Amino acid sequence: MTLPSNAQLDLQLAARDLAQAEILPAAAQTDKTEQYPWDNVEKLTQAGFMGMTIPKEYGGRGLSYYDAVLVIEEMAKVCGVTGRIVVEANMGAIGAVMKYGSNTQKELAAKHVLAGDKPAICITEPNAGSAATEMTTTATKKDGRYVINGKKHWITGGGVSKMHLIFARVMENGVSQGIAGFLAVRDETEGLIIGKREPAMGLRGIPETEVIFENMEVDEGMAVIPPEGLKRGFAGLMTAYNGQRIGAATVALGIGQGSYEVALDYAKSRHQFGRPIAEFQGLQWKLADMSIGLEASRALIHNAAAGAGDGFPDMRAAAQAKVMASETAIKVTNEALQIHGAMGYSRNLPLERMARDARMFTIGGGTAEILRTQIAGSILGMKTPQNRDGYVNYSREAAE
Ligand SMILES: CC(C)(COP(=O)(O)OP(=O)(O)OC[C@H]1O[C@@H](n2cnc3c(N)ncnc32)[C@H](O)[C@@H]1OP(=O)(O)O)[C@@H](O)C(=O)NCCC(=O)NCCSC(=O)CCS(=O)O
Ligand SMILES: Cc1cc2nc3c(=O)[nH]c(=O)nc-3n(C[C@H](O)[C@H](O)[C@H](O)COP(=O)(O)OP(=O)(O)OC[C@H]3O[C@@H](n4cnc5c(N)ncnc54)[C@H](O)[C@@H]3O)c2cc1C
Repeated sequence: MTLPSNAQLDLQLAARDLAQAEILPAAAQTDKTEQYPWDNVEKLTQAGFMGMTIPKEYGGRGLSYYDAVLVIEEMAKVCGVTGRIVVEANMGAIGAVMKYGSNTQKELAAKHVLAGDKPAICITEPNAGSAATEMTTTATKKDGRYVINGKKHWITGGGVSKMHLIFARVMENGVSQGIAGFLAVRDETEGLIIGKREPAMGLRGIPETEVIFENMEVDEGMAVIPPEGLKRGFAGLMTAYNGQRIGAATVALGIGQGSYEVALDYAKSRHQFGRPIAEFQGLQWKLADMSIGLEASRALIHNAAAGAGDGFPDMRAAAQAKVMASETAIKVTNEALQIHGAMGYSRNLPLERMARDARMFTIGGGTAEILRTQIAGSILGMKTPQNRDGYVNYSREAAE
């Protein structure tokens, strides 16, 4: 069991104070207006929670993923949207750039994130969701620049994020050389177009949009290619993405924990049949199960985060944590709503928002089904190709 140090407990307390005093009061309004919470971003920036994992030499605090998850849980307990902003300002794209990027790329990304930008990570396409390796966005080199064409959708922060890390297939003479990431700054890059916004079920304060690239040109120095090279580019970028998976798991945990704490209070204060509803065993067992799921999720997340050291969380550990935390959050938020009876169903209380917000985490960041397949491949030590001829090719190669 991973335990936080005293410095980490201080960090967690600082995050809790900010979340309770400043983020909580605006959470319902953020959901209602569906506006990006720029005020919260300002507060997070001042508190040093944007870019806290950026190394000190680039102006950040050089904190770890374990430090970051402690902060994310506190934010997500009161506002899932704010939790997600902290994830993307410390993991995912920024993690990949800080590990694999050039000096110029690191300086560029740090400048934006430390000033309050939450980068967008652009992987998913209309015809390549779970099958992300089937992406068709292309990057073709021309006169020292890459020309990028394609369309992504469900991009978190589309239209508010400045920095974009775009996964694209590098083409040479019409032949794919592998997948790389490309950095582009919105409003400074011609051909980077924000498309339509999805009317999402939850987490409504953060836009989910299409991002379209129409002959978008970036300098060749803006390509983020992991050290193993272009052919292993996707694997390297996804290794970095395991950081964001534990971040997403932590937002789910935080939303679940927040709803559980509200339900605990309510169970003690609401009376029926002349006694607090907390005295009914039917509700006691619900609360017990909720606490078990949350503690188990937290343990998996903390172990995955602490295991990252100076690198990234392990693929299996991150997937296990995300499956557990996302499925627990859906159960816990629904039970917390149930414990409130009709009041849980009212938009005057946060329970219905929390249930909507929790719903995304078995989908975004790799679905629970895909993550189970990755976990299975890892524990069995097997390739688990999902396309029809994948197993045929694999067994043929194994036989040769
Ligand atoms: C990986 C998949 C896209 C399946 O595709 P394939 O079957 O074509 O690919 P694989 O052979 O499984 O993978 C190729 C190569 O990459 C390595 N890999 C893949 N994933 C990881 C990982 N997480 N960590 C480390 N390495 C990874 C894999 O081992 C292969 O290497 P070898 O050749 O075996 O050595 C699919 O499984 C998948 O992950 N789909 C989900 C896509 C996804 O997560 N999208 C997220 C979009 S961003 C987002 O949703 C933000 C939301 S948020 O909450 O913030
Ligand atoms: C709120 C939200 C935010 C997001 N943010 C981003 C973002 O910032 N950047 C980004 O790039 N993407 C983002 N996404 C997209 C997300 O990564 C994809 O939705 C996800 O990877 C699944 O792809 P899909 O929606 O196309 O579903 P599909 O891949 O079409 O899957 C449909 C269903 O089939 C199942 N399925 C598919 N293949 C298999 C298989 N081999 N085995 C078993 N079941 C399978 C899936 O689990 C799912 O239940 C976001 C999504 C959401 C909901």
